[in-house]
Order: sequence, then C-alpha cells, then structure tokens
Amino acid sequence: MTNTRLISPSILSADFGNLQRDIEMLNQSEADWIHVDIMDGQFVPNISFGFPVAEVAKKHATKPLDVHLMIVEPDRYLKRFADAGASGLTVQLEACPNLHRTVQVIKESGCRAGVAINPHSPVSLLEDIITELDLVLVMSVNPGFGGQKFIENTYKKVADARNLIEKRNSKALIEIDGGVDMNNAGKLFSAGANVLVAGSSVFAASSPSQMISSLKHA
Ligand SMILES: O=C(CO)[C@@H](O)[C@H](O)COP(=O)(O)O
Repeated sequence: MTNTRLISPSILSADFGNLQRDIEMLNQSEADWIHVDIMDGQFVPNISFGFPVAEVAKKHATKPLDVHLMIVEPDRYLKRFADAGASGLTVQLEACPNLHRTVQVIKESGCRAGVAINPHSPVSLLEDIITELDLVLVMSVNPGFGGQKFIENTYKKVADARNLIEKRNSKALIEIDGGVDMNNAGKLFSAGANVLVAGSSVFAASSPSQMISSLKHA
C-alpha cells in the first residue's frame, strides 16, 4: 500500500459559479478522487455546503467522491451522503463517541470507511479501530478553512500512522489534508502518505491540472 499515491483535490477552493467546469477539469486531470468538504459551523467554525452541492459534484464527476464530514453527529447523515454519491465517507474521531459503530454503518452503506484525526489527536487513539478502517486522514491544519499553513508535526504523525498500520496488518490508506503543496507533497509521500488532499494550491495555480500532475509525481 505504501506505493499508492493518489491526489484528491478539494472543491472547497473551486469556483462555485463554475462548479461544473471545475469538476470537468478534474475529470480530465490526473486527480484520482474528488474531495468534498462538509462543514457544519459546529464541529468547525465555518459552514461550507451540503447535499445539493455534493449531488452536483456526483452528477458531473467521473471520479470517486471522497467526502469528509467535519460535522457533529455524523451518524445522522451517513446514509444521505452515501445516497448522494459518496464513494468514501470520512468522519472525525473527535465527533464520534461510538466510532466502531459509525465505521460499521459506513461500510454497510457500501462506502470506504475513513477516520480523520485533528492535529491535537495522537495516532495511538486509532489503535483499536485501525484494522476496521480503509483510510486514516491526518489533518495537517486545524479543520475549517482552506489556505492554511501546513503543520510540520504532520510528518511524525504520518510515520506513527504507517507504523500502526504495519504493526496491526491494516490495509488503511493514509490521507493528508491541509496546506498540501509542492513544498511538502514529495516528503509526505516519502514518509508513507498515500493520498494528498489539495485545495488552494490546485485552484490558485495558473494550470490546476498541471499542479495536480506535479503533486502526484512530487
Ligand atoms: O478540510 C479542509 C480544511 O479544513 C481541507 O480539505 C481544505 O479544503 C484543504 O485546503 P487547502 O489547505 O489545500 O487550501
């Protein structure tokens, strides 16, 4: 699994007046997944968008939707996001008092099951769930906004996640989200990350498609 290198551009930084155009650009690019950030104004201090935008993304995307729920009580909405077209559903560890059950419900919905950890949460909190997971998302910024500065301690957390995955013989992919750009992409892949989420570095680039390719081969 360590050779897997995927890019999941976040449409949080897309032009919502031209969302179909931006998604079609991602379809034509080397992007592997399309990252959909759901923020509720409670788990994080920002509100992004909900089902209608996820459904538009699904309608136009030819690539899997990688849906990240930065919301409280995600269990209430898992089925609806699965029905809206998610291929993967990632919940925040800090929002899930019954995480094992939440992960089982995600899997029963037919989606890839992911768990995200905030910068203050150690990887060791995943010790007893890691064999159930398809993906571990290490937040490399405090969630809520695009365009933030990458937290350098993320490299250590990638190494911790890789060690845990190998120790427990888990098949989980390691995804990194926040502040990913050409300054850190190669180092993250070398440290054992498999999936890089990139928002502002892609959509602010003069050629988003070229940036996706550069990140993928960094
Ligand atoms: O979840 C989040 C932010 O909380 C991200 O997915 C951002 O959308 C990534 O954006 P950049 O940091 O790459 O601009």
